[in-house]
Amino acid sequence: MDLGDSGATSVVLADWLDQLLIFWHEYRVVVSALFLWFLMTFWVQRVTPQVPSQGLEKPNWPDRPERVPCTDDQAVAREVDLPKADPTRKPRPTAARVVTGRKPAGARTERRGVQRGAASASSSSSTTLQPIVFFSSLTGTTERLTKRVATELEAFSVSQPAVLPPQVHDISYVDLDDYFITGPKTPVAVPNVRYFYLLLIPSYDIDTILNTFLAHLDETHHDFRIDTSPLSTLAGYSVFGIGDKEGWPSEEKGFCSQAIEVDKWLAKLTGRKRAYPLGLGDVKGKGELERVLHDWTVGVCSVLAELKATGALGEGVPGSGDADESADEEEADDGEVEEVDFPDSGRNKRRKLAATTDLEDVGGKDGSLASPLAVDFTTYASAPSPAPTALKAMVPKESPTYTALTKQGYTIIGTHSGVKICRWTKSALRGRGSCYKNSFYGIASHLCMETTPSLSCSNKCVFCWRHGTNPVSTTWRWQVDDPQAIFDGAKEGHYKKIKMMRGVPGVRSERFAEAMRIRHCALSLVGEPIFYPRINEFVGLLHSEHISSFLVCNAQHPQQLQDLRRVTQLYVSIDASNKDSLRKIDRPLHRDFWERFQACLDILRQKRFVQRTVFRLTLVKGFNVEDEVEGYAELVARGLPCFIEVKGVTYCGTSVSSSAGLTMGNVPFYHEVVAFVEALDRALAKRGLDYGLAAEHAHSCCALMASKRFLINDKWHTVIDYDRFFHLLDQGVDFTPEDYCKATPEWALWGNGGFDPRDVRVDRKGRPKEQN
Ligand SMILES: Cc1cc2nc3c(=O)[nH]c(=O)nc-3n(C[C@H](O)[C@H](O)[C@H](O)COP(=O)(O)O)c2cc1C
Ligand code: SF4
Repeated sequence: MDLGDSGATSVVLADWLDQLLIFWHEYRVVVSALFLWFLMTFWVQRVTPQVPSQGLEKPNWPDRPERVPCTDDQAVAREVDLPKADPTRKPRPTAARVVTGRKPAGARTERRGVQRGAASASSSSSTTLQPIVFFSSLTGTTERLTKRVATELEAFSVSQPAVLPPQVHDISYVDLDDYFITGPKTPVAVPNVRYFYLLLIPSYDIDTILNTFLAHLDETHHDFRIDTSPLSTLAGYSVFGIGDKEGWPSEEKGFCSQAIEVDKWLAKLTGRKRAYPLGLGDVKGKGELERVLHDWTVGVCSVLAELKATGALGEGVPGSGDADESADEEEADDGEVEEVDFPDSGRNKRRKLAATTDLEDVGGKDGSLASPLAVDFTTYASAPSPAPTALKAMVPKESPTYTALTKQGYTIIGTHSGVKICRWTKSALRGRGSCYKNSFYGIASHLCMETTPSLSCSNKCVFCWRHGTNPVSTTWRWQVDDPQAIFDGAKEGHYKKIKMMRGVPGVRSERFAEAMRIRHCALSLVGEPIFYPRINEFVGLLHSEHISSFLVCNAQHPQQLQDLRRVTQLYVSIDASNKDSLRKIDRPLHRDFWERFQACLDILRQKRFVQRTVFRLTLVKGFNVEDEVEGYAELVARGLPCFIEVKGVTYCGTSVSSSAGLTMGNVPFYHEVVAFVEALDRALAKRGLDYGLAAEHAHSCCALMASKRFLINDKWHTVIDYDRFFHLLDQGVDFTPEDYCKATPEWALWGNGGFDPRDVRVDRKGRPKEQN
């Protein structure tokens, strides 16, 4: 049959359909599955957000808002935002560095550059310069010359409205703290004013107020609580010295020696802001003195004009010094030894280091010295060790550590102990207030000796006083000094320093007499007192002379803590509430530091009915405060201490703290400490723990919480009855902390500030200051 063209097409079509049908029957399962897979993939693509290509990848965190410059108010608001309610918040990063400690010379040079830049940036037409002229005069010459300088500066200020007329102060009458710690303290903040110090200094090789002034500068520079360049806020400074070339013909022979010293200290304290070179004038120079002084004043005025114009001590300004010169000066500072026997920071006491044996080398890295036998500190009591043949001194006299510590005012006793009088002892001697121990426990600071039988420690806390100089170790690997020798040496060193206060203006004779009998010993200076293998004997010696013992340990040596016999008050430093935080802040050497820490809390818990136990919390903003209240409450629940001392950290401004990221921004204000203790109080109450806010010492940013065991007849009893303590101890009977406590004085109770009314806070004119 002929189907023609159309017929053929139909047949072909029918054939295709046939084949398609056969194909479908054979593969319909596979085809359906593929179709379904395609549909699913399409749907998934529609509901899932697009993943960008690698190069354009966005971070996972939410978009940050545009950065806006932070105003002062906002910064303050951020700082006072303590403690936070949100427990999920991460510890915030440390605040921007506002002050720094010692740096390697290179870094310092760089910083100066930055400061100059910053200063330039801050210069504005609204800024004014306030010159302040300080002088000292015994026979009137310097006072007369100061008047001339003031008159010239006054005339200059008329032609330069941005420079204010000078203020003039006699160093003998000002409170040095008001001007030479962090720049002038003004009753109200004066915006847009920068201060410029001019100092006219005669020289005397006898004991005068200038010795006290120099000692103050020296102390400020070495005070661990203060930044090493606290006067860097000044716009600049310059010194003019007045001396007598007839009697003291050259600088080597003492001509203008004290002005030279003042100039050096100010260079350090201001961070090298010598704006015009040191001027030196000879009283016997027949008219020369006035001319030299006039030239110096004119030079200073030109610097003031330059400062006003540029806001900075420019490189080209005479006297500003180039980087090389300043670096040399810093190196000299680092390399030289200054013996700083308070109050005389003697002028001729610098000497080059005879040897530079590093403590780390003691033990014979090179094999020349017999290796000391390392005693595992955690086991020394139970594991008798073979007698070592040649154990070395922990702090040998010729070591840089020894130098650094004596420079900081320590007296080193024997080979591993130290004693130092603290600023509160000096303050108490002058009737200007004691430290918090007086308010909380009845210890007047002038009766207290601060010492340590071990300058070594097993932590490297970011806020440590030790300026990063002391040896650190987990084992005692040095010779062990006799406890009696340490005790005698500590008393001798302490009394010597007290005697040096004899000539200091304002020292009260009755307190000076009282201070010649030590009543208390704080074993908390630096280092770890229970590191000393014969600590029990040492404490026994203290008690034998009825000297109370406060011992602070770093919660890293449970065995030694367990073995420790009774002390008057036993402290454990609680520097963080969790493992991570503790690692960051204490930087412990022990790998099992957290387990050790917890074991120490358990030991403290066991001892709480035998002796007074204390948790000492040091608050470091940005490290261990935010979000940690609940954690601290847990630790309290574990250790059940009799007392909880909460203290704001004091900034020591060292390279150690700086390298750990610690700055002044990490120091909490007192109201922040108060907010913290109130939050801790609530957290403890929530857990049914019977504690309360007992006392405070606002002065030193310190608050005391106490177990209600010491709330007797509705009155806090945080003070120690020392006579009773020694009576019970001498009788050899068992007793509890409640057996030797006394009522806390009204003025020390929580809410009353804590300043002892028997002391007086005075201003520079000796008038009582408002008390808080
Ligand atoms: C006891 C005494 C000690 C002195 N010692 C020094 C000295 O060590 N170096 C120096 O350059 N001048 C020394 N002088 C000189 C004074 O510094 C000089 O007379 C100065 O002008 C005194 O200043 P004033 O009158 O403001 O007190 C001394 C003077 C006296 C009376
Ligand atoms: S425990 Fe004390 S001595 Fe040791 S590093 Fe810390 S603050 Fe310094």
